[in-house]
Amino acid sequence: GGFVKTPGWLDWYDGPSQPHFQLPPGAVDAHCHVFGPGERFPYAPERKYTPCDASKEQLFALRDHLGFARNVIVQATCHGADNRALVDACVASGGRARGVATVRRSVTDAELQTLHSAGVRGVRFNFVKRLVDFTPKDELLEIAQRIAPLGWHVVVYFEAQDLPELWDFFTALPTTVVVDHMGRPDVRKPLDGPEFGLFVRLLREHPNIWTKVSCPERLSVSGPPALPGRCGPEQPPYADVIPFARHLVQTFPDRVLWGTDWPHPNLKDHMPDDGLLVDFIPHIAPTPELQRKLLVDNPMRLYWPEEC
Ligand SMILES: O=C(O)/C=C(\C=C(/O)C(=O)O)C(=O)O
Repeated sequence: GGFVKTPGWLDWYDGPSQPHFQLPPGAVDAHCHVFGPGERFPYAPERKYTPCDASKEQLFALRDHLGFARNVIVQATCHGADNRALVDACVASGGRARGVATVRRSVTDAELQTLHSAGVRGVRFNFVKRLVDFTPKDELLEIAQRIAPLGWHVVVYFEAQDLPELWDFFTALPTTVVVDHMGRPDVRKPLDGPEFGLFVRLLREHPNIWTKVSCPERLSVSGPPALPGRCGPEQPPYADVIPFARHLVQTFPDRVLWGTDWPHPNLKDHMPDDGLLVDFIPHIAPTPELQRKLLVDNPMRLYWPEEC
């Protein structure tokens, strides 16, 4: 107990607006977290930040408010390889939440089976240097080989400038690989430039690699609309991110996922209104078919294949 949130980190947006965009039935928020409560699910000693507590009840209330049917809850580095909060939320969801856990090479087969029974369907490898100190690739490859027989996949989070160095590791993984937040492109660089071009080449050359087209608030330089709630065709939110996300949705329509990233850890400048983030979706998935693939078909195929 007694965890104090990292000074300057913002709490999530209180009272998110009702989205204008009507989510399709069965929509999945495929990237979100639960944090703590710290006295029950302590934060990891090796963490680089301490978040505010963010409960499963608050996550499920947001799910219902926005109009999602299901969640994919992703382990964040503040909980390290202690997946208890994630497991608790997945079990409490009654089958409406799946999980992506963090494990170490010491994880036992019995522990993996327990995670699977709770609804875990993947592991997360984080390469963002401000979040983790070291990423022993031999350990991560060993973990990927151990979880492949479970039918799990690997979620990876990295920064665009590190893709060249990580390329061989990602393309050697024996599972489906899902990239968080488009590999964090620098949206000041051209859409058809070499940096984003390398990321597009990664997906074009490797059909087992998917991407989340989420977190415009982390990537945008133009930022949210000047006035809260003033958001429409004339002033889309996070306009500079739209071309990058839309290109990925239109080029790889069967390999994209979307998530709120609630409760948005490590944001200091502004905190997005989750209703506004949902209104971002039609700008990057402009047809009902693309919206259904992004929000329903793709996440269901990956996380609830037994229902497809
Ligand atoms: O929540 C996100 O996906 C983004 C962040 C944090 C983490 O992923 C994490 O701590 O595991 C971030 O960019 O700070």
